[in-house]
Amino acid sequence: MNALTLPDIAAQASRQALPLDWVGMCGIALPILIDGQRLTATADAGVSLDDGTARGIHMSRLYLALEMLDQQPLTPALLRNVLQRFLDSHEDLSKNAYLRLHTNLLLKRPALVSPLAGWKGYPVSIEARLENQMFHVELKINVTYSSTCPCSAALARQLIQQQFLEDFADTPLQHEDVLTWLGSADGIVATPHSQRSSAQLHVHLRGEQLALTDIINDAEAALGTAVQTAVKRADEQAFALANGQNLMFCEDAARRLNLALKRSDAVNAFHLKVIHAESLHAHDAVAESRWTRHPE
Ligand SMILES: Nc1nc2c(ncn2[C@@H]2O[C@H](COP(=O)(O)OP(=O)(O)OP(=O)(O)O)[C@@H](O)[C@H]2O)c(=O)[nH]1
Repeated sequence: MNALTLPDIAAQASRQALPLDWVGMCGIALPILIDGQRLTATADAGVSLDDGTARGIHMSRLYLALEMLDQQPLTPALLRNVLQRFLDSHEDLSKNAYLRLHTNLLLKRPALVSPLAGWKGYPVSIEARLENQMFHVELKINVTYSSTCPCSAALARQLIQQQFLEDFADTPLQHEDVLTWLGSADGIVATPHSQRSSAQLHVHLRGEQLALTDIINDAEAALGTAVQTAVKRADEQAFALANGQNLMFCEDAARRLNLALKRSDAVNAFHLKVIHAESLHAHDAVAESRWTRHPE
């Protein structure tokens, strides 16, 4: 080595010859392009180090391969190209390549009734791997919604019936009186409890589309009570109606999502988890469901 040669420690032989499953970098900041939006993301990029005698991988080569991501719309094909570049730049060292992208997808959502709209953020992770020459892409998406307890709703209705019997026991029913009673807190004495709930969707993709927005839209349509953005009183009233028409235990929500995801052509398999952050209890109600598409 002369004075102008830079030492290359990664090229040295390892003192302990031992392969490693994943070596790379986590938390790399970069922009990505999804549905025409440039989003801030962080990337975890890695390869397996199968040559146990090699001291290290070439981190800079993985880092530079990520440049492709800020120039082209994110698709499964682009992810595959990036992973292939990881492997091409680590010939003889690595057989498997991994990339995780974490971002916050922003979707503009219209109000339920009023002519307003607002942005809603969806935390999303996109995980791609090229393992034993097999390519896989998985999405992790978080969707928030409201759930009103069907049991609580039934119990509240019963209390309202009892109150009705008491208040009108000895009175002939007058349409006007009943209407006023229905609109009063003295009449409608009980309300069911609701909670902000979240669905964690872990989806294995098939096909050439990332399908993020489609999957989110399908999930929200199946639930019927997605958390709103811009809200005026007319929207709040429509939301109250949506909650009343979509009373949900966590089991109901999990079943609805299961059916919606199974119907999606973009989905090959999924594991979903719904979490109802109970307002009745100090703990959560949780349900999970898995499914894998049968080979055609
Ligand atoms: N392998 C490895 N590299 C690290 C680590 N931490 C920092 N680096 C640095 O990452 C930098 C880039 O590594 P390489 O990609 O091998 O850089 P290079 O040798 O200039 O690039 P090539 O000529 O393409 O191999 C080096 O300066 C390493 O010291 C680590 O834990 N492992």
